[in-house]
Amino acid sequence: MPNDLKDSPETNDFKVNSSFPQKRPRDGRDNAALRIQSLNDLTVGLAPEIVERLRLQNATDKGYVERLMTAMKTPVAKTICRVNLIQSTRGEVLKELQKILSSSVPNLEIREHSLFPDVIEIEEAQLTMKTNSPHSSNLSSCTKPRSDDDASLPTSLFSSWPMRQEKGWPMTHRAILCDRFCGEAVLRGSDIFVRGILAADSGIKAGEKVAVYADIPRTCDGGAAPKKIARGLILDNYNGNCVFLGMGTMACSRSEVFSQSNGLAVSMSLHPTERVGPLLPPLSNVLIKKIMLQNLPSILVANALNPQPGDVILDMCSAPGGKTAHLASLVKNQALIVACDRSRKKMIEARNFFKSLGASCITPLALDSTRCVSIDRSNVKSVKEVIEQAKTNPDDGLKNVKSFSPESFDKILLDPPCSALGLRPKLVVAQQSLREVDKHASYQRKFVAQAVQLLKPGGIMTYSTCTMNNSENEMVVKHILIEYPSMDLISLGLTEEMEASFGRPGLGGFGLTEEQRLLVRRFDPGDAEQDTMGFFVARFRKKL
Ligand SMILES: C[S@@+](CC[C@H](N)C(=O)[O-])C[C@H]1O[C@@H](n2cnc3c(N)ncnc32)[C@H](O)[C@@H]1O
Repeated sequence: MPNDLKDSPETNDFKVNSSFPQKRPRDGRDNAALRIQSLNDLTVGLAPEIVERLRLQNATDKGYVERLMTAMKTPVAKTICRVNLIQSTRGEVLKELQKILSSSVPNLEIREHSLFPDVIEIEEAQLTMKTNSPHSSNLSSCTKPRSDDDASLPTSLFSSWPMRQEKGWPMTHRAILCDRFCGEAVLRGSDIFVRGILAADSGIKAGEKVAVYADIPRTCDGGAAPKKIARGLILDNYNGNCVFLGMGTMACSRSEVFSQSNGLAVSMSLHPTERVGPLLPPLSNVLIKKIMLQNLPSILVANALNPQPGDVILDMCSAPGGKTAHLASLVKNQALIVACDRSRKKMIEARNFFKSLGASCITPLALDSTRCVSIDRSNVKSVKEVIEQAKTNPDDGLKNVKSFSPESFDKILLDPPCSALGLRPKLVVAQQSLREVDKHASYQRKFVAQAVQLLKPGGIMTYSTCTMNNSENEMVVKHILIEYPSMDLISLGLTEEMEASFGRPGLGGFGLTEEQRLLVRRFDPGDAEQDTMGFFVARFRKKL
C-alpha cells in the first residue's frame, strides 16, 4: 500500500455521510469540471421560478421551501405495495412478503395500511420507533465500515491512486456511476441493473464491493439538453457532476456490465449505515403478479372513481397503467375497462403488463384522447359494439378504435400529462419554465372537453395530476365548473378517517370557494407530516 494512502483519512474511515466524499480536485486543468457531492449538499429538484410560485402558493407556511427542497431529493420513507386482488388477497401477500423480506432485510416493519384495504406498507423499523418525521432519515449519519470490509480493499485500485486522489474519488473502494433515473430508483430502494450504469472503474469484478454514484445531468446555458455520457466510460475520464448514494456488491464484472443488455449489476447494501436515505427494500422482482409499487395518492384515484361490477369505464391516459390495473383489481375483472394512450409503444407495454396481472377486463387502445368523440351522431354504438366491430392491428394486436359515441361511459379516469412537479426523488434540476409548466393546463382542458361529452348523465369523472402547480389543479377545476355547467364537483367519497388524515383541502385564492376547496384533495412534498409525492385529485358527477 502506498505510504500516502496510509495517511489518508479515507483509507479506514468510509463514511456514508453528508461530508463524504469532499475532496476537490487540486489542479484546475483536465479535471476541473468533476464535482462530487453528497445528497445533503445537492440542490436539485425544481427551477427557481417554479419554487417561487410554490412558495407564494404556500406563503403562510414559513419553513415550506426548505422542507420542499429536502423532500424533492429524498424518497417517501415508506414503500407502498398495492395488492392485485385478481391474483391474491392482502392477508396472503402480507405473509409472503414477511417471509421473503425477513430473511434478507431484518430491519423492516411490514404491515397492512390502516386506510386502504388493498395496501401494505413497509418501512424501516427504527424510523417508526425513533421519529415520525420522514426527513430525519439517515442522510447525515456517519459510520465506519465493518473491519472485514477494510481488509478486502481492492489493491489493484491503488496503482492509479494519485490520479484518483486528485479527482476526489474514494480511496476505499472502486466505484460505479449510474444515470440519474437509476439513481432515483436506487434512492427508492431499487438495486442497479446493467442498463443504468454509465461508467465504472476498470477491473471491477463480480462479488466486489463498490461505491455507487449517480450522474446529475448539467444543462448548458439556456437550458439546452445535458451532455450525453458514453456508456462504458472509465470513471477516471468522467468530468461531470455526481452524488454519492451508498455501497453495493457487484453481481457481475465491469466487462459484463457493458456487454450485456439486461440483468442485475449491483445489489445495493441493505445495511442502514451503508446507504443514503431511508432503508427501502428492493422489490422489483418480488411477487410481480401480486403486488404493484404505487404512490399512496395515486391509489386514491381508483378508489375515488369507485368502480362497480358491470361499469363501462374509460381511462383516457392510461400508460404505464398503474391506475387502470387498480380499477381492474377493485372490480376483479367484472367491468369493461377501456385503457387509452396516444403512445402505441407505451400501450403495447401496458397491454403486456395488464396481461401479466390477469387483468382480462381491460381493452388497451392507442388513440388520441383529445379527439376521441365520434362525430357521426347518426350511428350511435355502445362501447362493446365499437370494440367488437373494430379491426385488429396485425402488427401489435391492438384494436383499431379511434373514437366513441357521446355519453358512452359510466365512469372516466382522467390523469392527463402534467408538469409532474410532485415526482420525487428528483436527481436533476428540472429545466421547466413557468410558461412551459402552465402550457400543460391548456392541454389538460382539451381532455376535459372530450371527457364531459363521453360521460353518461349521472356518470362520474376523476381528474388527477402529480403536480402541486395551481394552474393545473384548482384552476382546472374552476374551469370545468365554469365551462361545463352539467358537471358538479362532488366529494371524493372517502371514509371519515381518510378525510381527516390523508391529504389537504385545495388551495385558496385560485377560484375555488371554501366549500369547493374541501371537496378536492391536494398533496405536497413540502408537507413533511404527510410525506407523499405531490398530487391532486378532484371528482365530478355529470347532472342527470
Ligand atoms: C400522467 S401519465 C398517465 C399515468 C397513468 N394514468 C398511470 O397511472 O399509470 C399521462 C399519459 O398521457 C399520455 N398522453 C399524452 N397525450 C395524450 C393524448 N392526446 N391522448 C392519450 N394519451 C395521451 C402520455 O403518453 C402518458 O402516458
